[in-house]
Amino acid sequence: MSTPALSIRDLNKNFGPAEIIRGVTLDIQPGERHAIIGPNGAGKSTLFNLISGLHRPTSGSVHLGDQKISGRKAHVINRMGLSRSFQVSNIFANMTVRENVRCAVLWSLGTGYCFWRNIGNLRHVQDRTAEILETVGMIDKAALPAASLPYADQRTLEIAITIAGGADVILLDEPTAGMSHSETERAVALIERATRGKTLIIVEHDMSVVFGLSDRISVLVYGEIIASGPPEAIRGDAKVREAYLGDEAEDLPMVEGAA
Ligand SMILES: Nc1ncnc2c1ncn2[C@@H]1O[C@H](COP(=O)(O)OP(=O)(O)OP(=O)(O)O)[C@@H](O)[C@H]1O
Repeated sequence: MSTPALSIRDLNKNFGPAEIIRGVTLDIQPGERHAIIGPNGAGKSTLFNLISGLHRPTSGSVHLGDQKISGRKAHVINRMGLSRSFQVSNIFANMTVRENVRCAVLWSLGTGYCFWRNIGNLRHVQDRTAEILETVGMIDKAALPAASLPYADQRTLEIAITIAGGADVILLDEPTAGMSHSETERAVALIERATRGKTLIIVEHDMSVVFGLSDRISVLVYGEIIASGPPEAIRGDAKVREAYLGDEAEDLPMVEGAA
C-alpha cells in the first residue's frame, strides 16, 4: 500500500487535567474521502486543530505523506500541502469574492497576504483565481463584496479559499452547517467537484452528507475513535449505534460502490 496522505499515531491532547483526544491512530489514503463523526464535544474540532497545527499535541505524531507536521506552525503545514476550513467563516467581508480567492492564491505562492512582489506571477494568479471561481460556480458573483453574499454562498467562498492554494489534503469543518436541504445538496456536489483527486477529511453532523460522500468514516467518542471503516460497516456497528447513530442508521444513503 502507498504512503498514507495523512498518518496520525497515538495522538493525545490534554487541556489541563481534561484528556480531550485520547490515543487517536488513523491512516488516510491518498484520494480518500474520510468523515469524522461523533457527538457534540467529542473532540472533532480539537482533532482538526491538532492536524492543522493550531494546537500542539500533548503526545503522538501526525505525518503528511512522509513529512512530520505535528509541532509545526499552522502556516507552515498549510504550505506543505494541508488546508482547512473553519466552522466560523474565514473570509474577508470587505473584499470582493474574487479578491478573497486571489488573496488565498497569493498566500499559497508565498507572496504574503494580498500583495505581490513578482508581477510576472500575476497572470498565473488571475488564471488560478478564475479557475477556482469556475469550479465552485461563483464566477458570476466574483465582483460582489463577500459581506453581501447569502450565508450559503459565504460557506461556498470559504471552500473556495480552502482549495485555492492547491493543497492535496483538505480538511472541511462542518461545511453544510446551517444550510437548507437544497443548499446542502448543492454544497455536496460542489465539495465532490472541488476536491476531486485530493484527500478530503470532513467533520459533519448531517449524516446524509457523511454517508453519501465518504469512502470511510471514523467515529470519535470522548476523544477516542471507537470505529473506523466503510459506511456500511459503520452503519451496522453496534457500538456506533449505541454511542451515536441510534435508529437514524436505518435510513442513511450510501455512496455508490461503498457498501
Ligand atoms: N482550548 C481549549 N481549552 C480547553 N478546553 C477545550 C479547548 N478546546 C476544546 N476544549 C474542550 O474539548 C472538548 C471537545 O471540544 P471540540 O470542540 O473539539 O468538540 P467537537 O466534537 O468538535 O464538538 P462539536 O460537534 O460541538 O463542534 C470540549 O469539552 C471542549 O470544551
